[in-house]
Amino acid sequence: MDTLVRATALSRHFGRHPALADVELTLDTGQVLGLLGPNGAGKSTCLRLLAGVLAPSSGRVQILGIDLARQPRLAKRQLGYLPERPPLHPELRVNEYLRFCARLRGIPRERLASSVDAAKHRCGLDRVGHQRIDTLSKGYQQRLGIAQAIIHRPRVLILDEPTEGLDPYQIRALRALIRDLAHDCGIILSSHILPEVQAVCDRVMILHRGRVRYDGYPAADHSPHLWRIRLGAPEQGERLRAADCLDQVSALTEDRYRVVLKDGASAADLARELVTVGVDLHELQPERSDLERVFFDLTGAEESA
Ligand SMILES: Nc1ncnc2c1ncn2[C@@H]1O[C@H](COP(=O)(O)OP(=O)(O)OP(=O)(O)O)[C@@H](O)[C@H]1O
Repeated sequence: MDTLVRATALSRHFGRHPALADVELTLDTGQVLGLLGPNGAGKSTCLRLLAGVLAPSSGRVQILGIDLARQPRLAKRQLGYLPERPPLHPELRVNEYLRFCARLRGIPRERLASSVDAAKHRCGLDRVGHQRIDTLSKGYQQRLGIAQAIIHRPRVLILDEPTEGLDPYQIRALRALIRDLAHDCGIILSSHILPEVQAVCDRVMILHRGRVRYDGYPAADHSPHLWRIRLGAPEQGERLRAADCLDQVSALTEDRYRVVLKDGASAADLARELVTVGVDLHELQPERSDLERVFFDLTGAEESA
């Protein structure tokens, strides 16, 4: 598999403030990598370093093996970047703007029209080519921001908070677009919303105060066997331990438990069994993955149990 991006010991200080420290990162073709973290975690700084619009204090970025600091023009040919505030020109029409971006990217005159059409088509903008940018909805402006980032068909796409400020329908459409674009490139995006990265990313890195606190695969660390239970009364714990479909039971508090189902058993089996033996089941929910635990711990939202 191609390694599209490799960042090594990447750090950036602003004055004495370390905005990003010692980040190691790789991105492969077809992968959508999510940078997750609360406000000020260092996400935008990291993306700006990877996009080559900000220089690192130390460390190195390679794009398809090309050193971004030594050969920036060559490396940036393979990069598309959507900054936090898309660089749109509100008074231009969509076609004019994309043509302008294509020329900035050095696309030859004879390929300008086809490049603009292809980027519009990919981003669902076919019908708004003649519309002024300031009359587009926020969702369409965000699509246009992505269209300018892919106009030169880069292998790496860097998207800073692409769904920020969109309504749920626009978010769903943009997620589908991101997954579609990932078929032939690698994508790194940032978000401070956990379900957002869980929905669209294959791999997630959590940043906190400029450091990587988690790096993993969200789908892989969710076990269908792990559940959390809250009972109606503390003394019912013994009955829970006697349940046939459970392999392990650990008490978290006097009425909350983390349980492991036996192979072949489902949550529905557990619910049925508990109701049959007269246990008041107040909550039954999938146990949080490592990703969710790290995220909620760092953002201070973890409930006491
Ligand atoms: N140009 C700058 N000058 C000084 N400090 C900066 C600069 N850019 C970022 N910072 C600081 O670096 C830290 C990381 O900022 P960054 O914008 O990368 O975080 P973020 O995770 O993208 O946050 P948000 O979700 O709010 O956009 C913050 O403390 C921020 O104040």
